[in-house]
Amino acid sequence: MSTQGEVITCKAAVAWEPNKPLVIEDVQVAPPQAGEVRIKILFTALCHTDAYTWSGKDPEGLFPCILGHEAAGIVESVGEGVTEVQPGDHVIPCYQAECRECKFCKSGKTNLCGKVRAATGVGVMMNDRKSRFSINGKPIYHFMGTSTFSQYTVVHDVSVAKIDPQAPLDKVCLLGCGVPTGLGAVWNTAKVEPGSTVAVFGLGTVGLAVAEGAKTAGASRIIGVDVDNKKFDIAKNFGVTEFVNPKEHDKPIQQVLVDLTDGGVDYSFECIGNVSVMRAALECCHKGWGTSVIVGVAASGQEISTRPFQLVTGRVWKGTAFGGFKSRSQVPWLVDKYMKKEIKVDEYITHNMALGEINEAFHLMHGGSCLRCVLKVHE
Ligand SMILES: NC(=O)C1=CN([C@@H]2O[C@H](COP(=O)(O)OP(=O)(O)OC[C@H]3O[C@@H](n4cnc5c(N)ncnc54)[C@H](O)[C@@H]3O)[C@@H](O)[C@H]2O)C=CC1
Ligand SMILES: N[C@@H](CCC(=O)N[C@@H](CSC=O)C(=O)NCC(=O)O)C(=O)O
Ligand SMILES: [Zn+2]
Ligand SMILES: [Zn+2]
Repeated sequence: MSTQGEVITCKAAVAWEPNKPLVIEDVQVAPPQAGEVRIKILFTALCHTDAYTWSGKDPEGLFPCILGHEAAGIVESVGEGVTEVQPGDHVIPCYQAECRECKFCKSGKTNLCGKVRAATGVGVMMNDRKSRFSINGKPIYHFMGTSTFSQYTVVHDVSVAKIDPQAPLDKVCLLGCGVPTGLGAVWNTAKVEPGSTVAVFGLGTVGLAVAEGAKTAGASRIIGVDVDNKKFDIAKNFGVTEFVNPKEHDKPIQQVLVDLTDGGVDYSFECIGNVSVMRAALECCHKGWGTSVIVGVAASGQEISTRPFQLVTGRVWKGTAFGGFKSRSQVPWLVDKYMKKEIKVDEYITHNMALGEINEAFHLMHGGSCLRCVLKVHE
């Protein structure tokens, strides 16, 4: 039976307040309006950015909302004027849109898109500045333009990547955030060259994907830095060649790395979201050319600092969002690379659970043994 044009009532995990357990609720999902797509979400993973917003530290965090932004599903229906996807298409929702016509998209200098960002940042859809989610008439905010902790979601058409229907959705859901971010930080943002020395601060999914990207880029040394010694065994499988635990050194970690690498690394990546570590990551870079990329998301009120002399003497400080990948164009390409076994994805999935177990899944995520937990969204 077609649900096109109808309100769908389905299960979703609602964040009513910061830090309070998510509640599985019956949510009404309105049909897509012009330029919108309603997606049946089949699998969603959890990312630390969901936990960050849920914690109340995100200045853009609004409650009640439906979190989630790393997922895969099937188009259920489309609104007026949507031409690039149709019901039945397999898709990955993209929190970073790509409209191909705004100033950002046309610049060729960035993957950021300006078309819907103002609406997604305040939890609504662009058409009428309202939410498509409600519970008995009470609106529930969208999150990052994706809201994938729901059996159905509505997104802007510029935020949907159509992918190979043969790709396993329980795996390629990861290509909605963490893995592309790490790979792209190396390939697109830093543009690491063969023979480079690389330091990766934080060996979670994002840091491990940085290591994987650095290995494929031909880096000669990939130094993993983490406070958890268990991470080294895992990290070796992703290309990390050496491991340093800052807790085991008396000297500042930047000095340890400078001493290890004859003056500093060519590239460093901060994949934690800790502003002190961001400083260390910059300062462990080689004078004259070392480049440090900020990947981690730091809380509202946090600021970075260093002596300007660090930059005067040639170090470069950069940041990356979604690894610099243009979402609609390049997510399908990443899926194809996965299908050809050219990039890892399965290796990042340490746990599989159901949507109803989402609070336990977040609990696991905060322990050191979980990289990505994939939730099956429908029974
Ligand atoms: N810029 C972007 O587009 C994106 C940013 N992110 C952000 O990237 C960050 C990392 O994400 P995940 O890998 O999923 O996180 P994670 O929590 O799995 O990994 C962080 C790692 O850092 C280690 N760590 C914590 N404090 C440390 C310290 N002081 N020194 C060294 N290691 C330390 C932890 O032991 C852990 O292994 C988060 O802040 C997340 O919000 C995630 C996706 C996209
Ligand atoms: N609302 C947050 C923004 C946090 C942030 O920087 N998000 C990243 C993606 S993190 C994914 O897991 C990003 O791509 N930012 C660019 C953007 O357009 O949002 C805050 O204000 O801290
Ligand atoms: Zn994420
Ligand atoms: Zn755009």
